[in-house]
Amino acid sequence: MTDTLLDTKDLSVRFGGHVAVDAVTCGFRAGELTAIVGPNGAGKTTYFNLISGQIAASAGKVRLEGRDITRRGVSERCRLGIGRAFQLTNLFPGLSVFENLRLVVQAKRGRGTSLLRLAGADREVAREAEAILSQVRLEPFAAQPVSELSHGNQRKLEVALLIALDPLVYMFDEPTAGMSIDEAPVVLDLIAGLKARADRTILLVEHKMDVIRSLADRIIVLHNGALAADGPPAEVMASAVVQEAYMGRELDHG
Ligand SMILES: Nc1ncnc2c1ncn2[C@@H]1O[C@H](COP(=O)(O)OP(=O)(O)OP(=O)(O)O)[C@@H](O)[C@H]1O
Repeated sequence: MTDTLLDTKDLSVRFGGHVAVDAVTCGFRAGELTAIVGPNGAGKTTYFNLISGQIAASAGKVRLEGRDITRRGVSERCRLGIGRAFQLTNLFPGLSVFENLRLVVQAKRGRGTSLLRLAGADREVAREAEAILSQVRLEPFAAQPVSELSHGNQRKLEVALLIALDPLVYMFDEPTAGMSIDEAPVVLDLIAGLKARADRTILLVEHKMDVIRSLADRIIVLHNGALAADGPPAEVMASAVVQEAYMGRELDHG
């Protein structure tokens, strides 16, 4: 398929005797948002870690636009276009929201992340950072050190940083977890906007059914590390494998 941006082929990882991801073969197309679901311990986070390069595969391949990136490290995969939502540990906690965002915009533009450059009047970079801040409704917190942000605003900043990076593959891990009811729509609208661009692929690990329903074009189900179902949301949710895997308990129908 020509518009497949990312694919995994027989991708597996074993921890001791335990196979956490078991020969997962799956392709992800541009313009498609795929929700990855499965019971606790099914291997969703581990599959993400294998794609982003946080952990090394025991077997199989990860390919980006057909190119084998299985042996590349996290930062190289990131440079090539694999974008996983940042975690606070990747940021400069003492720097402000705006400065962190500006560093990512600068890095993306290939101007390095030298702090000295922050002193320079790079208006274009600043303007782009401002525009992204406004998209995620974080302007009021622009000057706040990242370490002082509320949980909901930290999550919004993670999305903002990913948008600044603008990867080919956007990877979100429960992007609205812990957000208040009025904060979540901002993030969901942004993700919907990314999808509408149709030139990126989006992977979403998510437990909330309402989020999956509103955003996903496709659901893949992992169960005991293996791909147990793959298809349009309505079809997959109604399938016997999902009903059995969840036994009506683990998906959040809220
Ligand atoms: N570094 C590791 N060392 C050993 N076992 C691990 C490691 N990482 C994950 N596992 C195991 O692999 C399995 C899959 O875990 P993973 O976190 O990927 O599941 P998950 O589907 O993301 O679960 P959850 O919904 O609870 O986040 C689990 O049995 C877990 O204990």
